[in-house]
Amino acid sequence: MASCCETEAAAVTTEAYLAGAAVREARELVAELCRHFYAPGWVTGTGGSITVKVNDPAVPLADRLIVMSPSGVQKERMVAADMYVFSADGKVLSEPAAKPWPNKPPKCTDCAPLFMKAYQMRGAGAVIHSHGIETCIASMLDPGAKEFRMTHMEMLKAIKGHGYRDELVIPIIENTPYEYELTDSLSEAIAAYPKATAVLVRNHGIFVWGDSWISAKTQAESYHYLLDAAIKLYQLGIDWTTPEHGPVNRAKRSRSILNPGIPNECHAAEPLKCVVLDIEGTTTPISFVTDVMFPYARDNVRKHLTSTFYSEETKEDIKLLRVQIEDDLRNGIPGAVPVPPDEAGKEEVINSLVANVESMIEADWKVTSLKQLQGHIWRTGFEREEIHGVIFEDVPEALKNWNSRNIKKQKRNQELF
Ligand SMILES: CSC[C@@H](O)[C@@H](O)C(=O)COP(=O)(O)O
Ligand SMILES: [Zn+2]
Repeated sequence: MASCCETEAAAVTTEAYLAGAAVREARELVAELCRHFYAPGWVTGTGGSITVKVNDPAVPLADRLIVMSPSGVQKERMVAADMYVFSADGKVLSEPAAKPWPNKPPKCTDCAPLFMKAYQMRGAGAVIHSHGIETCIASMLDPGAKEFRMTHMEMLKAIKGHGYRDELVIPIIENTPYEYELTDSLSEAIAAYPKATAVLVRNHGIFVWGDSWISAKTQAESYHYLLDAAIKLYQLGIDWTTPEHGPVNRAKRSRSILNPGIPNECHAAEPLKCVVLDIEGTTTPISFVTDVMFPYARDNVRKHLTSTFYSEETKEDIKLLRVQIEDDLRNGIPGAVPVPPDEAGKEEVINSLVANVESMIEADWKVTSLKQLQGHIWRTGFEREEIHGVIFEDVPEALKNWNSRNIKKQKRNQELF
């Protein structure tokens, strides 16, 4: 014998049930909401979409039929007969008749797979997808933000599970060319934010769900109000993310608007003209200098001096070192030892230079003569591929971005490039 629920689930798929009052009312409701949401711009230009579950208290919510608006239509002209009806597991049970030209052949909303996620993952009773301009712009205020946050607003109380002092967090997902391509990121956001009843789609709009059409509509109205408020507060320079609603942090604003994608806190209020880069964090990790480069220079002083002793470059390096060492000797710097004259022979000169350089490195002696010699040793190391830099993955993209905006780059202490 079939259980009560099996009987009801079977009943909701019969022709009689599809033609019954509960389904008809749900169709009429979606048409009415489409008309209603046209005026504030939530479903204009064929954008936006609405779905509700059939309201039949005799059927558990999870088994109730689903009504959805059609695709690419004049939403304010919708009537009950234009709607699609689905089973609870997403099978089409009823579709509208074709209309004459210039109407397009009927098609269910492209949002169907997204709506199904809210039904299946959240037990929703209705979902509203709005293209309200405030939902779109609020998602663009900080192009890098993965969440929209707001607190201390009376209208927060209209959002399920929120009070005046609570922090509202709406996840933001990135838009895609096709609606169905949002399915995975939307379900990831739904799973990652169990308290959320909405997801913003950047540069696009918002999906809002509730356990009934009234809850979805009430919350959708509140979200539009709060997002509109955020845009206006942004323009006024007021921070909506803190209880005090004080002046917005200048760096925060300039990051989002002027310099998207530039990491850290180095954001000017004016558009950037020049960026100063250091090798640490650009072509090597910070630890590379101490872990690799300094040991390489120390271990290769003798080899470098021996192999390049008679080159003009090294003669110049030795001349500078001699001046520094004489100075150090005069000042009694520990570790400084006299360098014999060239006549003493290459080996003697190199022995004493190596001893001096080792003690300078040991003492982290920041003098030009040492830095110059180290630079030449490192250059040889890179040329011989005995040491290798690391280009961080965000560097090429950042350089391209700065190039395209004519922003000059400068290596620390070096020339513009
Ligand atoms: C203006 S086109 C918008 C669509 O691509 C989509 O994002 C949308 O909101 C409505 O899709 P639809 O298939 O018409 O219900
Ligand atoms: Zn849309």
